[in-house]
Amino acid sequence: MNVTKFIRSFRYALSGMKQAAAEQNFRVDLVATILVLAVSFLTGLSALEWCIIILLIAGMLALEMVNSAIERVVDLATQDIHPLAKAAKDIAAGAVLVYALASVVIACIIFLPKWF
Ligand SMILES: Nc1ncnc2c1ncn2[C@@H]1O[C@H](COP(=O)(O)OP(=O)(O)OP(=O)(O)O)[C@@H](O)[C@H]1O
Repeated sequence: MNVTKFIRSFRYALSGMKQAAAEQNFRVDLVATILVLAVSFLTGLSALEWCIIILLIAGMLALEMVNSAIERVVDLATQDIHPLAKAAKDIAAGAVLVYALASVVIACIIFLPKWF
Protein backbone atom coordinates (compact mmCIF):
# COMPACT_ATOMS: atom_id res chain seq x y z
CA MET A 1 0.00 0.00 0.00
CA ASN A 2 1.27 3.47 -0.95
CA VAL A 3 0.90 5.43 2.31
CA THR A 4 1.89 8.78 0.78
CA LYS A 5 -0.79 8.41 -1.91
CA PHE A 6 -3.35 7.40 0.73
CA ILE A 7 -2.54 10.47 2.89
CA ARG A 8 -2.74 12.72 -0.19
CA SER A 9 -6.16 11.30 -1.09
CA PHE A 10 -7.28 11.82 2.50
CA ARG A 11 -6.19 15.48 2.30
CA TYR A 12 -8.14 15.91 -0.97
CA ALA A 13 -11.21 14.47 0.76
CA LEU A 14 -10.77 16.88 3.69
CA SER A 15 -10.47 19.74 1.20
CA GLY A 16 -13.74 18.56 -0.40
CA MET A 17 -15.42 18.61 3.00
CA LYS A 18 -14.17 22.17 3.60
CA GLN A 19 -15.51 23.29 0.22
CA ALA A 20 -18.87 21.64 0.94
CA ALA A 21 -19.00 23.38 4.33
CA ALA A 22 -18.92 26.71 2.49
CA GLU A 23 -22.27 25.86 0.82
CA GLN A 24 -25.42 27.23 2.43
CA ASN A 25 -27.41 23.97 2.10
CA PHE A 26 -24.61 22.03 3.77
CA ARG A 27 -24.50 24.55 6.64
CA VAL A 28 -28.24 24.13 7.16
CA ASP A 29 -27.63 20.36 7.32
CA LEU A 30 -24.86 20.90 9.89
CA VAL A 31 -27.18 22.98 12.09
CA ALA A 32 -29.85 20.26 11.74
CA THR A 33 -27.21 17.66 12.67
CA ILE A 34 -26.34 19.51 15.88
CA LEU A 35 -30.04 19.80 16.78
CA VAL A 36 -30.71 16.10 16.10
CA LEU A 37 -27.67 15.04 18.17
CA ALA A 38 -28.77 17.29 21.06
CA VAL A 39 -32.33 15.92 20.96
CA SER A 40 -30.96 12.35 20.76
CA PHE A 41 -28.80 12.88 23.86
CA LEU A 42 -31.70 14.42 25.78
CA THR A 43 -34.13 11.67 24.70
CA GLY A 44 -31.79 8.77 25.35
CA LEU A 45 -31.34 6.23 22.57
CA SER A 46 -30.33 2.57 22.45
CA ALA A 47 -27.08 1.57 20.71
CA LEU A 48 -29.01 0.46 17.63
CA GLU A 49 -31.01 3.69 17.53
CA TRP A 50 -27.78 5.72 17.76
CA CYS A 51 -26.35 3.72 14.85
CA ILE A 52 -29.45 4.45 12.76
CA ILE A 53 -29.40 8.19 13.59
CA ILE A 54 -25.66 8.45 12.80
CA LEU A 55 -26.18 6.60 9.50
CA LEU A 56 -29.04 8.95 8.59
CA ILE A 57 -26.97 12.06 9.42
CA ALA A 58 -23.86 10.83 7.59
CA GLY A 59 -25.95 9.71 4.60
CA MET A 60 -27.65 13.12 4.41
CA LEU A 61 -24.35 15.04 4.56
CA ALA A 62 -22.69 12.71 2.03
CA LEU A 63 -25.66 12.94 -0.37
CA GLU A 64 -25.66 16.74 -0.08
CA MET A 65 -21.96 16.71 -1.03
CA VAL A 66 -22.61 14.45 -4.05
CA ASN A 67 -25.41 16.83 -5.08
CA SER A 68 -22.99 19.80 -4.88
CA ALA A 69 -20.41 17.87 -6.91
CA ILE A 70 -23.00 17.12 -9.61
CA GLU A 71 -24.00 20.83 -9.71
CA ARG A 72 -20.36 21.79 -10.25
CA VAL A 73 -19.81 19.20 -13.00
CA VAL A 74 -22.96 20.39 -14.79
CA ASP A 75 -21.81 24.03 -14.53
CA LEU A 76 -18.41 22.98 -15.87
CA ALA A 77 -19.99 21.10 -18.77
CA THR A 78 -22.18 24.01 -19.89
CA GLN A 79 -22.94 27.62 -19.07
CA ASP A 80 -25.94 27.42 -21.44
CA ILE A 81 -29.50 26.71 -20.39
CA HIS A 82 -30.05 23.08 -21.36
CA PRO A 83 -32.82 20.62 -20.46
CA LEU A 84 -30.25 17.91 -19.65
CA ALA A 85 -28.40 20.28 -17.29
CA LYS A 86 -31.69 21.05 -15.57
CA ALA A 87 -32.62 17.35 -15.39
CA ALA A 88 -29.23 16.40 -13.90
CA LYS A 89 -29.40 19.10 -11.21
CA ASP A 90 -33.07 18.52 -10.40
CA ILE A 91 -32.69 14.73 -10.20
CA ALA A 92 -29.69 15.11 -7.86
CA ALA A 93 -31.69 17.55 -5.71
CA GLY A 94 -34.60 15.08 -5.79
CA ALA A 95 -32.33 12.34 -4.45
CA VAL A 96 -31.49 14.55 -1.46
CA LEU A 97 -35.20 15.20 -0.89
CA VAL A 98 -36.03 11.46 -0.99
CA TYR A 99 -33.37 10.76 1.64
CA ALA A 100 -34.45 13.73 3.79
CA LEU A 101 -38.10 12.61 3.75
CA ALA A 102 -37.16 9.02 4.63
CA SER A 103 -34.96 10.37 7.45
CA VAL A 104 -37.86 12.38 8.90
CA VAL A 105 -40.13 9.30 8.82
CA ILE A 106 -37.46 7.13 10.52
CA ALA A 107 -36.79 9.86 13.11
CA CYS A 108 -40.54 9.97 13.89
CA ILE A 109 -40.60 6.17 14.32
CA ILE A 110 -37.67 6.42 16.78
CA PHE A 111 -38.57 9.55 18.74
CA LEU A 112 -42.37 9.81 18.86
CA PRO A 113 -42.97 6.66 20.99
CA LYS A 114 -40.36 7.93 23.47
CA TRP A 115 -41.95 11.35 23.79
CA PHE A 116 -45.64 10.35 23.89
N1 LIG B 1 -27.54 25.11 -17.20
C1 LIG B 1 -28.81 24.99 -16.82
N2 LIG B 1 -29.78 24.72 -17.71
C2 LIG B 1 -31.06 24.60 -17.35
N3 LIG B 1 -31.51 24.70 -16.07
C3 LIG B 1 -30.59 24.95 -15.13
C4 LIG B 1 -29.19 25.11 -15.44
N4 LIG B 1 -28.53 25.35 -14.28
C5 LIG B 1 -29.45 25.33 -13.31
N5 LIG B 1 -30.69 25.09 -13.81
C6 LIG B 1 -31.93 24.98 -13.04
O1 LIG B 1 -32.19 26.21 -12.36
C7 LIG B 1 -32.68 25.96 -11.06
C8 LIG B 1 -31.72 26.55 -10.01
O2 LIG B 1 -30.42 26.00 -10.24
P1 LIG B 1 -29.14 26.33 -9.35
O3 LIG B 1 -27.94 25.77 -9.99
O4 LIG B 1 -29.14 27.77 -9.01
O5 LIG B 1 -29.43 25.41 -8.13
P2 LIG B 1 -29.89 25.76 -6.68
O6 LIG B 1 -30.99 24.80 -6.37
O7 LIG B 1 -30.17 27.22 -6.55
O8 LIG B 1 -28.59 25.30 -5.86
P3 LIG B 1 -27.31 26.10 -5.37
O9 LIG B 1 -27.79 27.45 -4.87
O10 LIG B 1 -26.76 25.23 -4.32
O11 LIG B 1 -26.40 26.22 -6.58
C9 LIG B 1 -32.82 24.42 -10.95
O12 LIG B 1 -34.11 24.00 -11.29
C10 LIG B 1 -31.81 23.92 -11.97
O13 LIG B 1 -32.15 22.66 -12.48
